[in-house]
Amino acid sequence: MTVSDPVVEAVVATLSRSATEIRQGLVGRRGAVDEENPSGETQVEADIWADELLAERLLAIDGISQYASEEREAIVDCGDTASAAGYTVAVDPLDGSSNLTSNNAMGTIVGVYDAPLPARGEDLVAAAYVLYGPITTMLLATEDTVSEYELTGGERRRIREDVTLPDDPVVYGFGGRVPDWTDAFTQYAREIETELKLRYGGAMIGDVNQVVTYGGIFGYPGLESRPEGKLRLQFEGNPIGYIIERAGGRSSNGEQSLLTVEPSEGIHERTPVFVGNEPLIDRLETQLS
Ligand SMILES: O=P(O)(O)OC[C@H]1O[C@](O)(COP(=O)(O)O)[C@@H](O)[C@@H]1O
Ligand SMILES: [Mg+2]
Ligand SMILES: [Mg+2]
Repeated sequence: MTVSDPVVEAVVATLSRSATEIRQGLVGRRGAVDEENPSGETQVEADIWADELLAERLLAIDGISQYASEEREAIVDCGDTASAAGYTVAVDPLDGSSNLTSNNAMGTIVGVYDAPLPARGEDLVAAAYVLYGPITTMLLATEDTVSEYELTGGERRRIREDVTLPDDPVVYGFGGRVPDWTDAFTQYAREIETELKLRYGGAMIGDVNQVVTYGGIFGYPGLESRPEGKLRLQFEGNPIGYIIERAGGRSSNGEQSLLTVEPSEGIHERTPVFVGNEPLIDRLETQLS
């Protein structure tokens, strides 16, 4: 089953093919390098390698005019003027790469925008994440539907169509140290802890896929020491918000849908991120307001 938009299809096919290679290429690339990414976080060898691999391949697609990534300071424009009006891609090459040390789950996130970067989530035309778990899966949201695939040998095989969040939420996962949470968020978390089961693995993609599978809420809140939170709007908040909203859930920065946030601080802007079942996000917004 291919995606009807040929440029989106090319991005999805490239991501599917590359995911198998990225997974295999993690061996021997788990060590930290003496560099920080533009968000000031330590990079591992695999972060840089996956970024270069995806940049080269995604920029080679006809109809992709810009590539941006968590691992590089500047947006890369495609030299091809014929593509200048095309879609743009924003990528988190390895989400949760600190989990490489402990050999735990990780992901890759790609958002395809129909606007120059940085863009609003509402400008997304598709978003996908790859989860490197015991097997490699991909969740793809387009304007039409959300589908889950298994990836193997560079091929993708659809295993679920029209994916939606289960109605009865089961799991929650919140990032940041508890003493650094605001009082309002702490009060919300205390309620949720009595209702749902904790699932937090330190890679947003792993934790979000728990929410997609079982229903619930994932959040990385604004902290007392860092009100803007940790996760990045273009590479993490927007694409995950888009996927969850397409799957019938809600996204929020604590006040409004992530997809309606106007980027104002460049490509590496951070934001609090909350995604999950609609009633849980509604309650969160009421609590934080
Ligand atoms: O270690 P913490 O503070 O719980 O942060 C974990 C969060 O940070 C991230 O690892 C940030 O993503 P990157 O690994 O892509 O920088 C998320 O995947 C995860 O949800
Ligand atoms: Mg990430
Ligand atoms: Mg990353």
